[in-house]
Amino acid sequence: MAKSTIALIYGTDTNNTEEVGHKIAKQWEELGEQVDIFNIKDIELGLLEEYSMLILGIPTWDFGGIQSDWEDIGDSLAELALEDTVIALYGLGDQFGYGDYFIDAVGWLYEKLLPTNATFIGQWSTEGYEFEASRACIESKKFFIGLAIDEDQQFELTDQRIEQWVIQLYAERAVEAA
Ligand SMILES: Cc1cc2nc3c(=O)[nH]c(=O)nc-3n(C[C@H](O)[C@H](O)[C@H](O)COP(=O)(O)O)c2cc1C
Repeated sequence: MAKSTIALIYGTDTNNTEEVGHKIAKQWEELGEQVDIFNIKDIELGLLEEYSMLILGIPTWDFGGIQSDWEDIGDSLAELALEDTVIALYGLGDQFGYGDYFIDAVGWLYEKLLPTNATFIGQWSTEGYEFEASRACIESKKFFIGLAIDEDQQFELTDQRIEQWVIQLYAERAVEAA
C-alpha cells in the first residue's frame, strides 16, 4: 500500500488527545485517506518532514502549561524543513475549569512552528465555547488557530466537531494543493 501523505502526531498525559486523534484519522478514512498515527514521544522529529500534511494534537495542563513530551522537543521544531507542509492543529482542554488558559498549548505549538513557514489550515470558530482567554486565539476571540476539543465539559459535541473539522481540512488542503 502506498505510504500515507498525512501523519497525525499527538502528545498526551491521560489519553484524551490520543483518542481524539484516532477519531480524526477514522474520519479521514471515511473520505478515502489513510492517516499514520504517532505519539510524539516515540518518534524521531525528522519523521515530520516525510509527510505533506501534519495534524498535530496537544492538551494543555497546569494553567496554560505544555504537555511534557511536546515541551521537550519544542525548541527543535523551528529547525524542521516544513515550508512545503500543510499543518492543522488540534487541542484538548477544559473551558470551565481553566477558562483563562483554554487550550493555551495550541497557541504555544503554533508559535514554535511559525518559523518553519509551513502553511496552517483548520482555523476553528470560538462560537459555542465559553472561556475568558486563550493563547490559541487569533483575530481577537473569533477563531482558534485549530480545533478545540473539550472532553471534560462538552464531550457530547466532540464527534460532530471532528466530522465538521475534517471535512473543512479536506477542502482547505485541496485549495492549498491547487
Ligand atoms: C490539573 C489539570 C490542569 C489542567 N490545566 C488546563 C489548562 O490550563 N487549560 C486547559 O484548557 N485545560 C486544562 N486541563 C484540562 C486537560 O487539558 C484536559 O483534561 C485534556 O482532555 C487532557 O488531555 P490528555 O488526556 O490528552 O492529556 C487541565 C486538567 C487538569 C486535571
